Amino acid sequence: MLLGVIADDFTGASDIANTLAKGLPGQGGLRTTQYLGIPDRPASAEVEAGVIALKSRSIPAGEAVAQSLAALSWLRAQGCRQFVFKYCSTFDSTPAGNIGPVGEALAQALGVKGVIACPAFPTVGRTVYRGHLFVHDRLLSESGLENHPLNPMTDPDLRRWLARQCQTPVGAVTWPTVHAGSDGLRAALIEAAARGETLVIVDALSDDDLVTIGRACDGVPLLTGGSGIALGLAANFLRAGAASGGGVNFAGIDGPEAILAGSCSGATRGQIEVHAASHPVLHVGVEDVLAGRTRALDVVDFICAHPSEAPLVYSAGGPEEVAALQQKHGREQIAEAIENLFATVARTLVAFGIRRLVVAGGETSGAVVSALKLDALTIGPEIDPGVPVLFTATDRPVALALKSGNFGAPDFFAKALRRLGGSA
Ligand SMILES: Nc1ncnc2c1ncn2[C@@H]1O[C@H](COP(=O)(O)OP(=O)(O)OP(=O)(O)O)[C@@H](O)[C@H]1O
Ligand SMILES: O=C(O)[C@@H](O)C(=O)CO
Repeated sequence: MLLGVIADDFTGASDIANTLAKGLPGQGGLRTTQYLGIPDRPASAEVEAGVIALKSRSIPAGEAVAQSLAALSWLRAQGCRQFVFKYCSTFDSTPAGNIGPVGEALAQALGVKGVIACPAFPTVGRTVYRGHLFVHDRLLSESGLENHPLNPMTDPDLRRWLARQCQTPVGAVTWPTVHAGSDGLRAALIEAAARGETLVIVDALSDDDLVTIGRACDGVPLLTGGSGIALGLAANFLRAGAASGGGVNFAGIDGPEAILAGSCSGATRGQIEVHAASHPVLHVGVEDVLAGRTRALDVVDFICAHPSEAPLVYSAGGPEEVAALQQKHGREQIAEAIENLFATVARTLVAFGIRRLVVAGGETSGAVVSALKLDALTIGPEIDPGVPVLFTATDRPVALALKSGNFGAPDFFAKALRRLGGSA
């Protein structure tokens, strides 16, 4: 294994796995596997990039650090030469962590400073300029992310936000330096390291900037960021002759299907609305779940009544409703109840023969995929930017799409099921 990624959630892991498997246009990517948690056995020899999906974005910082260091050890033992800490392109975190604590701990373990921190993903509208994160043409804090149910993003200044999470100074490299090319960027990172800055927010506005970052980081032990920072990394290994550039064959998986959406993002709610216009949908109410009035078997019954009609189950409410429910019942209590519901539903559905499963929301995907006890998934073709087909190569294969809350076109759900079935 050449490159090891530690991702703080499951959809984020498939996002960066997609980037690495795809590589740059016309060049090919790395043979990539996504591991669901830290594997308890060595990787198979053909894997070039291994992405460990943790569910460490919203847990206490100390636990996130411990899990990330354990993931680093496993990846080191597989021979990786370079490591990426993947977090959300909207920098999802609270003032208590976990991006700063995990980034600093990994840097310390690898003995490095002047480490890139860049969540930019221009294809889906995330850019960083003068240390500020934009989502399309809005600042992060006015993009809807300020209403996130677990980590409201109320400050777009990443230097300030990250500094609240860090023990050591946070640096910044602005766009003119990035735009001037990889040599200048590399020099700026070396200077940041000399000043004792562990994590350095780096501006990026376009894929060209991300390719420059990739080139500047050829041979660098650690990068941190969204999937965009991986854009130029496969090319470094291909140029050096260390990687094959081989693709993956995916013929599609047939069988009953289901869609589970625990994400409350604006994009997911729009996709639910589009889907509901022509498919069966079931809304599960938070208070019904908490009171035991809606149980996993009720949801399973609904899906089993529509096995080939792309049935969708969702829990989302609008921002005011989510805030009121959280005020009344507690953010964690709701998240746990809804995640447990979806996890039990998914486990039961797969036991009953569901073969194609689309999940919306990083935390929700983590809960679902952990319940399915799949240890590794191969990365197939891209469905929409940041969301690939994932599949198991067992005798009862399952194909999955794990959609980050904010990703995907309005018709994502129906399209994803088609792609999991092997159609265009
Ligand atoms: N109606 C609701 N009210 C409050 N919380 C909810 C509701 N529905 C779901 N949740 C919880 O909100 C959280 C949504 O997080 P999740 O990561 O799944 O989606 P997301 O944040 O939109 O996606 P991503 O992390 O990929 O951007 C989950 O913990 C989920 O259980
Ligand atoms: O970077 C992103 O936006 C996604 O991969 C993600 O991490 C959302 O959970």
